[in-house]
Amino acid sequence: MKILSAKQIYKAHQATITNQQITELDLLERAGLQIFNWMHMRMQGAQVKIHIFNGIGNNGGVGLVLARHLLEHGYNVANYVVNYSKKRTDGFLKNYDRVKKLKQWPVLLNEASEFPTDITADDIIVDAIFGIGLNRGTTNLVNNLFAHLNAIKAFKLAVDIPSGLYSNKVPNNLDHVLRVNYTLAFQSPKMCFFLPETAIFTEQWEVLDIGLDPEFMHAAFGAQLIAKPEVLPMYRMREKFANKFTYGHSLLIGGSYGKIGSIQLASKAALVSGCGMVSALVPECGYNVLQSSFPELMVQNSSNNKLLNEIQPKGHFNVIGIGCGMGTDEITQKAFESFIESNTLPLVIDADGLNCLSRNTELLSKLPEMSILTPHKAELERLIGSWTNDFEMLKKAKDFSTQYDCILVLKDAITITVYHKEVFINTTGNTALATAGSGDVLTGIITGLLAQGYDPLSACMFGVYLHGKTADIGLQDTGYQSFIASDIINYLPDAYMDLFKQPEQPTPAEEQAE
Ligand SMILES: NC(=O)C1=CN([C@@H]2O[C@H](COP(=O)(O)OP(=O)(O)OC[C@H]3O[C@@H](n4cnc5c(N)ncnc54)[C@H](OP(=O)(O)O)[C@@H]3O)[C@@H](O)[C@H]2O)[C@H](O)CC1
Ligand SMILES: [K+]
Repeated sequence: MKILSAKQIYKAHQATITNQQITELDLLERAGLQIFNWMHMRMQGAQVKIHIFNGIGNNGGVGLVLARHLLEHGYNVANYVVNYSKKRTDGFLKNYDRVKKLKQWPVLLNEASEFPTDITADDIIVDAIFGIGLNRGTTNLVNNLFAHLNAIKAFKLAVDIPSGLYSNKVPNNLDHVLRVNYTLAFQSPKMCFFLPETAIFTEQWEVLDIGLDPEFMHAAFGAQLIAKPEVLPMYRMREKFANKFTYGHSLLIGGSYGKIGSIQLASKAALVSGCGMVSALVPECGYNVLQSSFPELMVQNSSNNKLLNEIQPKGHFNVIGIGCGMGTDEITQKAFESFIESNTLPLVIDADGLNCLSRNTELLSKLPEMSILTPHKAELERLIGSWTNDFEMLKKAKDFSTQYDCILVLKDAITITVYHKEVFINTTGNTALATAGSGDVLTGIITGLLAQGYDPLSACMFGVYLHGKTADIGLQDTGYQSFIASDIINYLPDAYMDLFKQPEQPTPAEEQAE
């Protein structure tokens, strides 16, 4: 699924109107009807009070279509018009007239109006105040209304986008945004749903198909959501006549005194991801630990007991994952630098590997093409410098990826992979993954996939997807709190199996009951 900008969505409306020979009013009707159907299916006529706040643009127009259908079906509706501008769209005006014909006059809210005080926690608030047309800071009327509604615990449903958010930038004042429980977005989710500063304004979102021109949607360039349909074609079948050499040899380099566990996690994840053979290069203190606790692993060590003082792996490997638990001691920094100078193998660089790169940015141009860098927020900032908002962060990440021809896997609650101008947003995972060692496991999975022959971008998208899926599956057994990094590895087989699970079909008895 693609994420388009407001500008692209307006063009999609035009293409749809032209190619399907319909009017803008027809499109608003489709949008409002979709929301009505969504609510009607869930509410089945329940007399819960629904307070609909409509702006004076087309977002408000959709809200009024919804209000009309709800009223016609006997729902308990309170309808308001938030009069934030003298300029009204045709889509608003025509739908305003149609509602008035039902003898249901919406309440007009102006600067001087009292806001409704009869909204309870059991009611529903529909937010059709602003859509993607917001183009400047909101006025007092709107800000006060947002504050009033934010303080009420009713279930809030946003039409297309929570009012006060822009699809492609962060509002100057985040107090001037409505916080909603659910957003029903038309045709395309908005980028602001995925970036940490703005994602918090909607707990959940869903896309409603309003039949926008398929050719336009197909041709439009935008960030992509990565879910099962996107990763399934990436999956590489195992060959019948395969041996361990068929699926590559990964080398994980890192660890330091007290942090050998990071390499244990990363190398085990590489093996469980399906890699044929896995080796580790660690300081001497890690040798016995790894050899005795992980029999499938081959281990080499540097001469220093506590730190990697030289990085000169011996053997034939396909891919190297480097940095987990490595530390940034001067001695390790030097070893890392000379390793990068001489290395020609594909790289996955994480944690202290990234910190070593940030300390000597000249190394960046010496990385093999399409090297994979997996920073969390703080590591990213050390690499690309600070940013003032998430959209700027994304732009800087794209520029960085283009300049150094590397793939950035931006680890956060929602992990985003960036390659040049392309952006891929993962859809799996949950807060259970916010646990020590989670990043080490991801490095191992991506390294293991790369060694098996996945191309670098697929290795990132597929690896991030699987990593997240383990938490979605494991959660049912462990809960959020007790899911740990080793569980990501434990549930990796289930994440693979889940790729081929068909949605459950109703039994004949269930079908009859329907
Ligand atoms: N057009 C279609 O075919 C469809 C539209 N859909 C829905 O429509 C909205 C987008 O509607 P739009 O009218 O473009 O914009 P809004 O309703 O979000 O905003 C209305 C106008 O308000 C003005 N504006 C912007 N910012 C402010 C502000 N801070 N204070 C006051 N007024 C503001 C602006 O007009 P100006 O000319 O004054 O700049 C806006 O145009 C979309 O989100 C959908 O819900 C459906 O998708 C169906 C098809
Ligand atoms: K809205």
